[in-house]
Amino acid sequence: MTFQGVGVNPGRVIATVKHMPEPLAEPPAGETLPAGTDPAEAIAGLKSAAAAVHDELKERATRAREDGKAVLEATALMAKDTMLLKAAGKLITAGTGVERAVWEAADGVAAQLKAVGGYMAERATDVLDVRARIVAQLRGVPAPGIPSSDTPFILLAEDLAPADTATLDTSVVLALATSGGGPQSHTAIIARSLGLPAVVAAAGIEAIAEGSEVYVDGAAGVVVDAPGDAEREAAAKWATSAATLASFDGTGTTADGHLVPLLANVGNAKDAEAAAALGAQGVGLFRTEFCFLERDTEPTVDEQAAAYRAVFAAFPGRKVVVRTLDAGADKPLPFLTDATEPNPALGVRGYRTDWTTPGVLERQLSAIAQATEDSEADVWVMAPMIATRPEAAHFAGLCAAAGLKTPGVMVEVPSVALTAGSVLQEVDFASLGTNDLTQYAMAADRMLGPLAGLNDPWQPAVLRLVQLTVEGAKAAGDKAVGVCGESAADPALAVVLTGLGVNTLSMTARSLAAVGTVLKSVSLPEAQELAALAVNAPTAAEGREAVRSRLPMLAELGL
Ligand SMILES: C=C(OP(=O)(O)O)C(=O)O
Ligand SMILES: [Mg+2]
Repeated sequence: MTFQGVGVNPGRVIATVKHMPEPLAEPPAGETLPAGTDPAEAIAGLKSAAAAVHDELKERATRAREDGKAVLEATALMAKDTMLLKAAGKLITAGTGVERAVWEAADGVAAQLKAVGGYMAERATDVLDVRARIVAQLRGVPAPGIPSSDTPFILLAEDLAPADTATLDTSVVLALATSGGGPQSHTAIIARSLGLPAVVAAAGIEAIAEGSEVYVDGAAGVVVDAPGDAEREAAAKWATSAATLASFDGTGTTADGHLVPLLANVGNAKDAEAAAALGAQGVGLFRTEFCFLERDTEPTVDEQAAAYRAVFAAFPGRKVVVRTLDAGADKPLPFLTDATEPNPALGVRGYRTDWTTPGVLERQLSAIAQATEDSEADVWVMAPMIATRPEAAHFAGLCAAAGLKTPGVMVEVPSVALTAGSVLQEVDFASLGTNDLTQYAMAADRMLGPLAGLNDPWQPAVLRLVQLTVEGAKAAGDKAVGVCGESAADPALAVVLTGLGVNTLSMTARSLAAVGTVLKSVSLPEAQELAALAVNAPTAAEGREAVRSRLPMLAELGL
């Protein structure tokens, strides 16, 4: 049986599946020990569940790779933590149910660790992880989080939480398929950055039996239960194309020598170093939120400058485009955004937070300027969610006041694409954020699986907005236009964007080789012809198919 979803990262893999266990429900507040239960016996039951969790983690640590080993050993120790078990024991003796007791005790321990701060504060997450494992053990259900396994498997889930994706080990998880989520969701973005073949919005996959063999095609967006010869052949071919991609030299160009620098999207210094190692010609989108996330106060200018400097250091002599803070909607920040807004995607987000919390943006620009001073990178700065010309002018003014030379705007709101000729007179460049541009042009929340068909950058309306931006940029004095949305990572769409006249393409570093290899297989006039086909197509699907069928390199690479 074939399940159709949306492919978000190419790759063809066959393996057995494991389902993501259901998240563990919190034991009800006020839960008491069942009448007639001996508290001492209940405590003994808790201790043996904790010991089983300890032994399992310890055993997994003996088989884990170096970095995972230490984490598992530390978590295993938590399961034996006397503070946790004593506190839970006290609650049980006072009549609280066993599951509830360990739940509340862990809350207390986690709060104490957080209060100590530093290394100890980081252990608070381990306590909560261990608590969930102990409760799962008591209930006789699988432990929450990514299933552990000695053998590689394909992970099926409804969707993944950011914490799950952070612990995803790509040496064991070979591919990912979700029944929910959209192509612009954070699960999709993370799958791409890990280089993991992935399909999202594949309705019905929850019915696939645990342990059965499936085929995942992350380009076509299909999951096939009980694969046959055709799927086996396709999976084998994919394995050989990886070698061709490995030989890509890093220079973005068409076959006739039209240069289109291939840049990387990064979120921190580690990403930047990895991108440089994969041959990125610079950074087209430096998402600065990492420095602000999981904090309830604003980082100081010096803290920010140090973090930015570390990213710039990976690209001496190269362009690095910094995006100022994009808080709100899918990236809430407690000290900047209002969580009670009825429509956060249409709310105070991105550049607009400067209206409600003035000062944060100016301090961030000072930090960027400070980091630029002692760096060799060519630093450009752009604001997210700009909608009008006066906003662009205001942002350019703030950049000038901070001593930053190259201000730009992201084109994420259709109004800017429609008036690009005017807006771009105020700044030096534009960068198309096609993830948001698509959600706003199509009025389709990028996080929603059922709207994935609308939320597709191949939509002719979105491509028309790209074309209008390029035309406006020319009229405003040949301003540079890049693309930094996920669309640039789709090799066929990257050809179309090049044909539309975009100057640079920025993507997750893992996609550089595929995009560069396919781009090199066409001349600029061919790319322009393909662009016309896509813009004038009656539907996104027909445009995609028409373009893909004229790019034989895609099939050759199994993309
Ligand atoms: C690059 C973009 O920004 P983000 O995905 O961070 O919203 C975009 O919207 O295309
Ligand atoms: Mg965006």
